[in-house]
Amino acid sequence: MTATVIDGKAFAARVREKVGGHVARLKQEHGITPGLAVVLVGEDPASQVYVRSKGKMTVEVGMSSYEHKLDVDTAEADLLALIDTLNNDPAVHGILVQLPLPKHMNEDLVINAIDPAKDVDGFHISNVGLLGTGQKSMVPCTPLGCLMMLRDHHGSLSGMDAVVIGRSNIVGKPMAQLLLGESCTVTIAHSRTKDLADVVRRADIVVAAVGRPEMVPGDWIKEGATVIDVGINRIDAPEKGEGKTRLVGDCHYDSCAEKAGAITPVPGGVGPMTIACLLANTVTACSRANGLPEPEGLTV
Ligand SMILES: Nc1nc2c(c(=O)[nH]1)N[C@@H](CN(C=O)c1ccc(C(=O)N[C@@H](CCC(=O)O)C(=O)O)cc1)CN2
Repeated sequence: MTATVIDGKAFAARVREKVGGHVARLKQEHGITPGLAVVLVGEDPASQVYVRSKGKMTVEVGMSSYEHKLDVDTAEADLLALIDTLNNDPAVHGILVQLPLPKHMNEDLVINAIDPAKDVDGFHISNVGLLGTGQKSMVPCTPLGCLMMLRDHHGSLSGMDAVVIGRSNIVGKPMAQLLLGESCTVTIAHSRTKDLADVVRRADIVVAAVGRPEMVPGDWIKEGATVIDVGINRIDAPEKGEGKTRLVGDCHYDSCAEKAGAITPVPGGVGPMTIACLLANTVTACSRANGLPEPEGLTV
C-alpha cells in the first residue's frame, strides 16, 4: 500500500483563508479587529522564527499583531506584570507566551497567569480541565490541527483504535482527550510502555509526539492505518554535504508510508497547522469575548 499524503501546508492555507473571512466579517459587521499578543523571552533561534512567522500570518489574515520581546534575564515578576497588562487590554483577544521559557521561570505559573478566555494556546489549567470534561474550551493548537486533518480524512473517527505516543501536556494528553471526544478507543503510550510495537500495531490511528527522530518504523504500522507525525527533529545529513542537516519526524517516513493508508510528512504536515490553529483560536476567542457566533469549522 502507498499512503495518501496529508498535505498540512495546503490544509493550513485553507484554515487561514477561513480565518481571514471571519476576521473580515467581524470588521465589516461589528467594527471589531481581533488582536493577538505574542510574548518571546530570550533569543532561542527556533522560537524567534516561530514568533516572526506568527506575527506575519496574523497580519496576513487581517488581525492586529502585538509582539513583546523580552530579554533572557527578565525577572518573572516583570513577565507576569506584562501578562496582567495584556489581560486587561481590550484590543488583545489572544495571548501566547512562546515556549520554552528560560530556566529561571516557572512555566506553569506564567501560563496560569493568562486570562483563560485569552489563552489561545489552551495551556491554562482551566482550559485543560474544560477539555478533559468535554466542555467548551480553548484547544491546544497542535492537537487541534491533528484532529482537523483526521476529521477531514476520515469523516467520523467513532470506534477507531487510536494510539498516542507521548504524554506531554502540550500535545500527547490533549490529543488523547480530543480523540476520546470523537469516540475513539484511546491508548497513551510513552517511554515506559511495554511492548510498544505491539501496542502501535493495533492502532487505526497513530499520533507520534515523542521528539525522537524516526523512532517508529514501518513494521509497527497496521496496514492502512493513519499516521500523524507530530515530531520535528533536525538531524545531520552528510549526504547533503558537510555540516548539512534535515528535518525528520518521529516516524520513519518511507517505511511507514509503505504500510499506512495516510500519513503526514515532516516538514509540511502537522507543523504548519499549529500556527493556522493559533489564528483560528484567536478569532474564536474574539468572537466569544464579544458574544458573537463562533466561526464554523475552526474549533471542536
Ligand atoms: N506557546 C507555544 N510554544 C510552542 C508551541 C506552541 O504551540 N505554543 N509549539 C512549538 C513551536 N511552534 C509554534 O510555536 C511551531 C513549530 C513548528 C512549526 C512548523 O511549521 N514547522 C515546519 C518546519 C519548520 C522548519 O523548517 O524548521 C513543518 O513542520 O513543516 C510551526 C510552529 C514549541 N513552542
